[in-house]
Amino acid sequence: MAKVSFRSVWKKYGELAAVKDLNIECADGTFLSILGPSGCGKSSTMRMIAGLEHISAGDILFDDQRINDMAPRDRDVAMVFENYALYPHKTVFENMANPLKLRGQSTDRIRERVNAAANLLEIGQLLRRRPQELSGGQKQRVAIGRAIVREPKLFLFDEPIAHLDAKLRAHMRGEIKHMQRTLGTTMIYVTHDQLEAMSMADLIAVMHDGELQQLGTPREVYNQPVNAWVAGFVGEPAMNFLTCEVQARRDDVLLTHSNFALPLLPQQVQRLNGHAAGPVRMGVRPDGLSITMRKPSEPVITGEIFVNELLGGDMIVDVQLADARIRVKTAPEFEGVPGEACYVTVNREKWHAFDVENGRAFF
Ligand SMILES: Nc1ncnc2c1ncn2[C@@H]1O[C@H](COP(=O)(O)OP(=O)(O)OP(=O)(O)O)[C@@H](O)[C@H]1O
Repeated sequence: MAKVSFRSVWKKYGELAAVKDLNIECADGTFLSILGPSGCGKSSTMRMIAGLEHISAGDILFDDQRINDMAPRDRDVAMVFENYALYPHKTVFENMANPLKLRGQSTDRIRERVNAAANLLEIGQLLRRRPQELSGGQKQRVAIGRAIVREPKLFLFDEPIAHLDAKLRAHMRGEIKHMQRTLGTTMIYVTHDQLEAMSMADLIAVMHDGELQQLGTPREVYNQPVNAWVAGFVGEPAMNFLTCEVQARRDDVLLTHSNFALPLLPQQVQRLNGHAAGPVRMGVRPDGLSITMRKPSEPVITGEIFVNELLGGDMIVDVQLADARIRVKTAPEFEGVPGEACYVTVNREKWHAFDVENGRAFF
């Protein structure tokens, strides 16, 4: 098990900087997810940790020991990729036993380790099969089993379940998390799927365009995004954004839009930090809004229902405003229908304001 540190790490391919000045401290036993869209530098980061890619500048440390120049086989990391990379002619048992065999371990020890991993992953009954006799989820479990038997310092998982169907993905998320908790091994898990990162990780590193945007717990990244980009990338359905104006009026500071003028809370006024007037980008998640068909007494946004989407236990209502559309999460019993006038209230504890120029969050 290892603590992993990135100190001002860069990866350059010629002129292109794929990873820029990356700084992360990942404590021993942590499940760290590196989250970001395609091309943000996730795999380059992973490959530098594994030693498959040269580190252009900066240092990576395991337990405070610099590993930049250490050979990949000496790093004691086990990788699992999206394409399982199993040997087709070997049985499940032989596939899982292979890393231990290469290290010259005894037959008894190999059997003991493979059986323990197979029990943990519930694939004991598959040990005699060959990969072509397995489903996608089973193959991925074997690939994970092969990583577990090595008892490595660190797991590196690169989009391991991206190709599985939605139901199996949800199942495997739980299995992988359980496995990591049980073993207590540090895990670095790359994904472009925010739901995977949110549901599994202790710590999420959100990357965009080679740069670390935010490092935080799933709660922090969801509730206190540091900028509009992170706010928009994390959360499903996505955050609503509206360009508003900050205006001082008598004792209040208002956030105004063609559809509403709502007072900010005192602590939010403070967070505006002198930005007492002018445009801001307001952001609020669909679960920070409520919708009614009867006009409530509190300040509201008026609009018209555009479309309703029933998602099992929730309903998502798209509301058309004069010059924008917002999404509201409500109960499935909501009875409004498209074309009807509706009223939306904002939970002001849950809204955010971002700088229109650089996207940084005021609150
Ligand atoms: N060997 C390479 N040579 C040149 N450019 C590369 C190389 N590998 C990656 N890149 C570029 O570096 C950037 C980051 O790529 P990387 O594969 O790390 O991103 P990623 O977030 O893992 O993307 P994906 O999810 O699509 O795999 C991209 O612009 C990519 O085109």
